[in-house]
Amino acid sequence: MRKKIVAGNWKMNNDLQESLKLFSEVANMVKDEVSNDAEIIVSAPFTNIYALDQWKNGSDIHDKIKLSGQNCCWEESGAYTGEVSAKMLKSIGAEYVIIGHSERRQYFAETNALLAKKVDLALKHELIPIFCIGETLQEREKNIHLDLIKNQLQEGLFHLIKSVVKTVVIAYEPVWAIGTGLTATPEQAQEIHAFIRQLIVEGYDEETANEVSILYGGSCNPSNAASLFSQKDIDGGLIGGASLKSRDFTDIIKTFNS
Ligand SMILES: O=C(CO)COP(=O)(O)O
Repeated sequence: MRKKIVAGNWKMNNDLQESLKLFSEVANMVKDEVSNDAEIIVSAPFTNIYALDQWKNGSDIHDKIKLSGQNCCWEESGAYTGEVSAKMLKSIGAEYVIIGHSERRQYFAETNALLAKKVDLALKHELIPIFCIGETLQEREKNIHLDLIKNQLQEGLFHLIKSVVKTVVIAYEPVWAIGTGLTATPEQAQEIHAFIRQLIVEGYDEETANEVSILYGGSCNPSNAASLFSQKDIDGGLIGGASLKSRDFTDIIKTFNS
């Protein structure tokens, strides 16, 4: 059965001290207030993951919050100045890695073919990819968004065999909803999530499609999380801005209690 997941993507925010403060606040709130079994993930900047893992191991929250990278290199190692490998991430305590976020696709020209290589390396080093897909406003207006999403999945993810693809997390993040305050309505998001799940059925089978968690991302906050997460094919959220505030992030996690 697929997992319920709330993942915070801190993006390029929080230095070391700020990261430790926010993470410990979230951890304490989660410990005191969260009674559901949602998987909670914090995707922090590379530079801070090791310290967060150390803090976590010395606390009584241990496995309650998992750590994630925000990207990894498409190559195993070598002369790639400035890059960080999947193996390095794994060695400092990350259990997940975001791959193909729209900001990486936009600012770093990451293609589906490149992302497929990242997915393979992440899995090789036992990191669970959180594979991001989603359309821009122009693509939606031109009504090519379904084809685009299909392509993103077919070229970036569907080369995996059935037993592996079911371990991966997919995040649907419409680019027009990211950081804009323009959330997709629960119905709009559900429509695309159902479409994604159907593509998994077509590429693999129903059983596999039912194992894959599909998260929604894009201006998700404590007021809209419950209505989004109650949709049949929405298994949680990938949260940007609201994950930078411990109260908001915890309140989003708690929507799985209700
Ligand atoms: O990009 C996102 C998460 O990866 C979403 O960001 P916001 O929640 O700030 O819109």
